[in-house]
Amino acid sequence: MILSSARHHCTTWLVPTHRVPVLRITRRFTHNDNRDNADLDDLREKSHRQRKTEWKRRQGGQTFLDHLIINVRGGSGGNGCAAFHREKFIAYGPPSGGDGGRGGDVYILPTPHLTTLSSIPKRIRGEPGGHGQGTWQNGKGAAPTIIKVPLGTVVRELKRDDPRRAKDEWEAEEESLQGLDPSEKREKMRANRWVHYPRSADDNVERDSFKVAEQAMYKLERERRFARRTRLLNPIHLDLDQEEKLEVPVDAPLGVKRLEPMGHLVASGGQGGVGNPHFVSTENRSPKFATRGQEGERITLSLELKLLADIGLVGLPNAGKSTLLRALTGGRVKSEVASYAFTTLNPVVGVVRVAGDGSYEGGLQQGVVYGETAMEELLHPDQSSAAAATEDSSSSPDLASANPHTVPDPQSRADAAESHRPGHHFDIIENFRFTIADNPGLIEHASDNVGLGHSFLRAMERSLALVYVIDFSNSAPWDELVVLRDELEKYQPGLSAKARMVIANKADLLAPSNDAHAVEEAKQKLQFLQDFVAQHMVLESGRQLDVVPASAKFNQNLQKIVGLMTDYVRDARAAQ
Ligand SMILES: Nc1nc2c(ncn2[C@@H]2O[C@H](COP(=O)(O)OP(=O)(O)OP(=O)(O)O)[C@@H](O)[C@H]2O)c(=O)[nH]1
Ligand SMILES: [Mg+2]
Repeated sequence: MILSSARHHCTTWLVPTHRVPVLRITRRFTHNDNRDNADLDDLREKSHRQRKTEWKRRQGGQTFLDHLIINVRGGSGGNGCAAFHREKFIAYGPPSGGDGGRGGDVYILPTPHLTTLSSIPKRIRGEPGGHGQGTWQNGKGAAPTIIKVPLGTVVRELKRDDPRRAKDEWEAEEESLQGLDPSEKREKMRANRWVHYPRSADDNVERDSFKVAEQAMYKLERERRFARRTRLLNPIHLDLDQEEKLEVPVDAPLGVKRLEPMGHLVASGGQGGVGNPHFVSTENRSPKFATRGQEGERITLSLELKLLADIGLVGLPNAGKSTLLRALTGGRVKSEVASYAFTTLNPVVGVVRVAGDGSYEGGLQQGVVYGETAMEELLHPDQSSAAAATEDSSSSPDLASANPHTVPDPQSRADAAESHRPGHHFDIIENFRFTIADNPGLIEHASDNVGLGHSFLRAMERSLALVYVIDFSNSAPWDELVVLRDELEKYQPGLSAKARMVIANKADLLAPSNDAHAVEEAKQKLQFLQDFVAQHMVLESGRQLDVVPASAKFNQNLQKIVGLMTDYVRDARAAQ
């Protein structure tokens, strides 16, 4: 901090009070301390994450970086040049000032290599064109600037009445002229538009030919301004969910270069100024003035990233959405799992890979338990964060008895599990894949920015299907469904019509296989849930939601879920 002040030639080294480094006073633990070191680390990690969660909740979910406002300016054109040709034996050569180059245009291009908007600068300026020079040398046109944004970004130009919009080029000039008297204004505007041959400025402005040229320039400017205003009636609105490819035609001659796609033009660069030869007339054979380059267009764009996941998981905090995502993807996705609310702060997308026989990648390893991530990292620091504890499968509760939907494991799946050790290449047997998004928890009144708000649902708008995840071990899990449906509707009327399935998660907690009474109770609870869904959650189209009990943690009955999800995605893709 002090160094940076010094770099800015600050004579007194002042350190802003809010930047004074805070010394962390941590309690030292001795060997006598009865706490285990591992527990301690766990505690520290948890408290750090919980502080982060609290901070995020205080922001009302406003920090989720899927929305960005950027100011874009096209590059300004290069100035024209006022010069006269000089040559041996030609004392007074003709006007020879070159024109300025065109300012660089700014394009926006979707790319699959980006997943976040965070790398995009908030102010983007196109490159300026080169100035014209003597001996008829024109300035160089500037190269275009390409803003790369992730696939799935929606670009909107902010309207004129939007307070977040930056001033356009004319408004900026008007502001700079405020408070000046008319003659000062005229002079400043002239200085912004004209280049004069040395020591001839005063003489130029008196000449009729200059006055005519100035009138013509203001007329053109008014036309440009009118055209710009008319364009604002149709502000830019781009939905960039397709990658752009410029295919070279098959019959193109050899040596034709493969052109890179540029994307969509959002702000054009200014025209270059013109050199003094353009002002030659019968009255004035040696004009001593040229024009400056025009400024590039200035616009304010709002970028909004909609994640393109085929399936979106919607549930209250702690329902087990993140655990489910990890289980379905075989632990490849690093979505945080912990036992407190709002563990997941931003949507996380994972890919579910399905083989020809319906088995999925996460289901190949038997007896895997997807516990809490911080604990797993402590227990298996050498493994990746996707590490999952493997337990004896007989100790994990068996859902089959309580579950009418259980699909018996096909023999082929067991074979696949044997023939493909962890770390195998699923690619050999994969024949279908879809993406699934784990969302932060949604709670009642999320629409009033309670909890993490519901701005993250923007990412779900274009999912092919939504899936409710509820904690089946709660006393009245059906109430959760009503809350979730209402919040979806409050966010966007009609969004809940995308729901296809209810996953009654944590079913393992109610039906330990050795307790017949508990199994019977679980069956009744499941029946009640199914009846409730059939009566109260019917969609307008008359479609019923599927209800599937499962245990994400113990990887049980997920085969059925993957099968149904595959059907939804296949149907929806076919209907598109
Ligand atoms: N017994 C049991 N526990 C589960 C199951 N699924 C998740 N859990 C536990 O429930 C707690 C919450 O799980 P998460 O996956 O973080 O829940 P979440 O819905 O992502 O929660 P938020 O991110 O806070 O919205 C963790 O302690 C999990 O270990 C399950 O099927 N059975
Ligand atoms: Mg989560």
